[in-house]
Amino acid sequence: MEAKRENAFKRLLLFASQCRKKMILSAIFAVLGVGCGMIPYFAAASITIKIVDKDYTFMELLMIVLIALAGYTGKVVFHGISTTLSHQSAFTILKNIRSELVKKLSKLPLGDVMEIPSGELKTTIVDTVEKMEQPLAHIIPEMTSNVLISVCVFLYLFYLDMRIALISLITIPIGLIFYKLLMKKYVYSYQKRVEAENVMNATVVEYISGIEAIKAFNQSARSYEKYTNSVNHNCSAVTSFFQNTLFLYSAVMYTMPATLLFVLPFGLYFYMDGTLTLATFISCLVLSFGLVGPLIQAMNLTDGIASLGTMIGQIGEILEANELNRPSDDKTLKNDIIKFEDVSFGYDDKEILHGISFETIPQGMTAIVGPSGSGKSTVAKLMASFWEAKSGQITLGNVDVKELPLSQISDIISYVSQDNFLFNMSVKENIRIGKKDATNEEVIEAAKEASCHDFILSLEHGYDTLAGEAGNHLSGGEKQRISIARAMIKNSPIIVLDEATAYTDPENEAIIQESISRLVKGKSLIVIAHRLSTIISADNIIVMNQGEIAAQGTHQELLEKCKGYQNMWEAHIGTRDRDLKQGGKNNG
Ligand SMILES: Nc1ncnc2c1ncn2[C@@H]1O[C@H](COP(=O)(O)OP(=O)(O)OP(=O)(O)O)[C@@H](O)[C@H]1O
Repeated sequence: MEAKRENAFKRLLLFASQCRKKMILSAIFAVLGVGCGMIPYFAAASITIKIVDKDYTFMELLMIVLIALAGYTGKVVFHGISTTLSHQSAFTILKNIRSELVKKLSKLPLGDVMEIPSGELKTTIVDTVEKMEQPLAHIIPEMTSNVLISVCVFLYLFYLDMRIALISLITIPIGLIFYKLLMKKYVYSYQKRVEAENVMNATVVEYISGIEAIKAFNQSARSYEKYTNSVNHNCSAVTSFFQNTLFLYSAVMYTMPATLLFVLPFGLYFYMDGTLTLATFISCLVLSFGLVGPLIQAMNLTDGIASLGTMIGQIGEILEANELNRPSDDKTLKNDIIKFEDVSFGYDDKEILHGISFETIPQGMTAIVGPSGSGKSTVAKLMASFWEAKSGQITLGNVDVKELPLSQISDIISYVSQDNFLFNMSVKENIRIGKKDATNEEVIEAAKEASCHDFILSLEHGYDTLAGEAGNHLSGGEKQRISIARAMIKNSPIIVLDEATAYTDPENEAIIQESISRLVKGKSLIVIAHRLSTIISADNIIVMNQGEIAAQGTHQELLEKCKGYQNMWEAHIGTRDRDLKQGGKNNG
């Protein structure tokens, strides 16, 4: 975690260096602003001295007041310019971080990305990055100016009276001790607070995504335990953050500005013993305010720096995650065969696939069947390089997939899963995802081939209907056909269909089967199906059981030699007959 945070911090500095000019300008204007901001203090001190010494004319005093006013105006103007520049730099840095995060996500194993709850990703990319803006925009100009202003005031105090200058510093080390203690608790508590917030956000997103199931099972927000727990946990994390830091924060704020506590009695003493003039004494009192105010503001910024550390840590978790180490140049492939050689794989420590070996049939159909949880989808995901094998080798066209760029694999293999995600853009654009530069005619052609042209035309705005809108009244089968149209237009030589027909009714299934048969003409198809009737014509059927290959062969061969397959077939026939009888009764 520490190393990741450090590396992420280095990256942040790199992003910041891209806005170096603006940041330097911002610091220069901040210093000018501070310089101007000092003028009213010096003017007040100078007026005091003149009045006490009875050495002034009205015009002289008016002049000093005007200079003070000009100083104040200069402070506001320069501070404004400085802040504008620093905010511009901060937003540029945020833009760079966000692009880097999204770029990074595309380089991570897809499976790893899918493992991160979407709420957590949204929080990191949107909220956490956004929260960095304030500290980033304020640290450089305000830190520079506030520290500088304190140093200048101190030097002037020192020039007026060395003893008072040193006395005015007494509260600072005491305040710093409290501050150090505060920071220790702050970093830890803030981290816990952010973690709790992330869990809550992830749960809220999950709750909203699963609202259908929650309503169907009559769960309200209060009875949905995970949601309630995360909200409560977030509340107690925020409360304990304030409990842990409030006392020390108050102690800092109480001690730091209390310079008068020492300056006043000591100043009075020096005045009374005649070693300090009244004019200098009053000037010192005025200036001591100018010393601590900016220091407190600088302290408030370090609180931002502490939270920045936590945020950088969070971003570092993504930016420093292990990428799929793939080359960038395409390789020449000998054929369209995907070959597993003694491949083992597990998601965590638990092994799911145990040394499996098989190869797909080029320009033919390879089916993978087996009981639920036997590892069929895992095989499909390994084929599409969502994950990498833990041991053994997966080759595509005789080349180890680890030697192939992900973009080449993605060009060659179309993965159609059971989650037919439609983006909230037009149906046309959703299909065009398969081929960025496809013309409208090509989109329509693909839609016709995938048997979705007619229902798309029946939508309110046809191909221009927003899928978010349309998704609400599209059936699962229709969505599936749109994703088949995507694969159609992509036109890649290998198609992996992961349970694409698992949840459709017989009528829809027939249409989808027709679309699929058009999709796969002359291509290599790997299909993972629950309905054995859809794969009886497969050139090779691989039967999986508990992460191993129990048998493989054609439908007929397996019926003769594989008990497990026979059982699955009988169960399938039984279900089908029951469905047909049921259908017949209902129709009758
Ligand atoms: N992302 C994941 N993280 C951890 N374990 C997983 C993950 N995905 C699947 N598994 C586990 O791996 C095993 C194989 O799952 P897989 O989805 O490959 O089986 P399957 O044969 O396709 O099942 P089904 O037919 O029910 O979809 C299961 O025990 C499952 O719980």
